[in-house]
Amino acid sequence: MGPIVEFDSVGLRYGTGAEVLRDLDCRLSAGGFYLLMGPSGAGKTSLLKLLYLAQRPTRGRISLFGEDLTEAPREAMPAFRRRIGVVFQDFRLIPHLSAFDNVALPLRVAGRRDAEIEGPVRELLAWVGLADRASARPPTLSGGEQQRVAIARAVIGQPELLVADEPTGNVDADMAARLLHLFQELNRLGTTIVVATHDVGLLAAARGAQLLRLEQGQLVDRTGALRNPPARVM
Ligand SMILES: Nc1ncnc2c1ncn2[C@@H]1O[C@H](COP(=O)(O)OP(=O)(O)OP(=O)(O)O)[C@@H](O)[C@H]1O
Repeated sequence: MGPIVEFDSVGLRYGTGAEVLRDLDCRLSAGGFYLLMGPSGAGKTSLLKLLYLAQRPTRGRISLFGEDLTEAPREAMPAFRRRIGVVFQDFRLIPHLSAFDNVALPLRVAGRRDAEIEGPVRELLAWVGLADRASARPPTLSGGEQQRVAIARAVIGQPELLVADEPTGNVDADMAARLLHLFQELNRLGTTIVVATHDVGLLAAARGAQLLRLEQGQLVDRTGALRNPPARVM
């Protein structure tokens, strides 16, 4: 399959600061599973923000779904965003909505009827171990529970691209394995997945995933394992 994301000499700076991302050239294949790794501060969240369109690059060119974003008008952005599921590092759940309603939101926005929403939302909440917390509001949930609601909300609409920032940062190893399985199932159904993580357990378990390594704002290839598109994780 062709690329779903193309970065061409991409750079990003915040305000007048130094570039936090530099000379990014990479191509992510549609249907791929990518793990983005690198030390704290390397720029992983910033790279993900470019992918889910929360930031525009200050330099270079990004194409998404085969369309050059530098050419795309601002009005086109919401339509792009609807094709992307995002698990934010800080979850960003809607505090006054129940876990059920947070997860249901993308389906409601897509115009699905209540009868089509109930089953999938309950099933997904059960999968992430929250069947009995469906009516709880986010402020009453633990960090790990909120993270699982955020993941369920990001995957429920089967987006074309799923971008997840440290999605297993607040859960134990068993739950991390379960969440990885959920991402792999989604990937099997055709969603391209990009997960930023420090979790080496995830790296070991995500066989067939491809590794993107960021250091000090650049994609590096110290081991020679990274290619464009990057090599598979052994
Ligand atoms: N909104 C912002 N304004 C200014 N600088 C920022 C902003 N967001 C991030 N940075 C800077 O950009 C650099 C990369 O940060 P980023 O959050 O992308 O790294 P990261 O690899 O995701 O780190 P971590 O693993 O700790 O989450 C850091 O030096 C950070 O201070």
